[in-house]
Amino acid sequence: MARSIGRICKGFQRLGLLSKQTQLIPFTRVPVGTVRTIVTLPSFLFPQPRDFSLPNPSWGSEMTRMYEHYESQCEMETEGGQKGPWRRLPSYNRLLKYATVFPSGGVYLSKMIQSKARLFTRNIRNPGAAFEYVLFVNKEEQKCVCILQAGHLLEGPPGHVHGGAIATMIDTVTGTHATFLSGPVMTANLNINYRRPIPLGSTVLLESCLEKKEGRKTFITCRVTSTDGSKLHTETSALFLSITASHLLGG
Ligand SMILES: CCCCCCCCCC(=O)SCCNC(=O)CCNC(=O)[C@H](O)C(C)(C)COP(=O)(O)OP(=O)(O)OC[C@H]1O[C@@H](n2cnc3c(N)ncnc32)[C@H](O)[C@@H]1OP(=O)(O)O
Repeated sequence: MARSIGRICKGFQRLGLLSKQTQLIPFTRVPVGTVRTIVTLPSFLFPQPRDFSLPNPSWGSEMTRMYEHYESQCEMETEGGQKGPWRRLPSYNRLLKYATVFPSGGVYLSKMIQSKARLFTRNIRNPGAAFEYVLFVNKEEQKCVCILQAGHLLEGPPGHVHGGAIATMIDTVTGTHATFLSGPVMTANLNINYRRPIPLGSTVLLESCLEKKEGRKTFITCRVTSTDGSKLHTETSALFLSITASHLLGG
């Protein structure tokens, strides 16, 4: 079980949501008094997974412009020469590639299902067809911004984005933000008000803000707007509950 928990932590680390030192130490099995030998293997044996939050040719001019705006914020330094508060979060399609056990109604997933599991928002191969998005977090302001370009496979009402697809993105952004703020969490409640439809193919902003933290509860609000902020598409309040590894492992 310790190995499984370690692998789950590695999944979070890949997303930049947990620091390497603090979270893996309890699961590392190095006998006291031993010296660890590090063998360097050729990097082609361990190809880097694709980071889906980097620009690709399907991105339109507005998506690219907004990306460059926030990316330049990430590169800015404070007056004291320190790194600024903005950071881009990488995004992969296999969060739990390394988990060997995971509960599904109390039944452990088979190896076959594990090998096929993909993050819902990153599972369509054709770039630009569905969810094109990138998240940036601001540590100081405790907020998170997502730039979303909604592709043609997300249609609900004619020419506009499906409400479930919008909810999916809100859950993804607020869930990632809550994980960034509080560690592993699960969505307990999402309360969404749809104010104005989102045209298919358009680029919008999702802005997620910490409202408050109370014990295991993290309360987040999220607004979806046009990129210039003039049109409000949806407003959401969300509740996330912190969970332990035993919750994930069906304990
Ligand atoms: C790294 C991320 C990258 C990907 C991002 C994607 C993010 C996607 C996130 C998700 O979609 S998670 C999947 C959808 N969510 C679920 O499937 C959760 C299903 N529900 C549960 O597993 C449990 O109900 C839950 C963990 C949320 C809570 O169960 P617990 O047993 O831990 O809590 P409990 O029921 O004891 O309640 C604890 C407190 O929370 C309160 N609470 C629980 N559920 C609530 C609720 N729904 N609304 C309001 N309050 C709630 C409850 O009243 C209580 O308050 P008090 O402590 O003040 O008494």
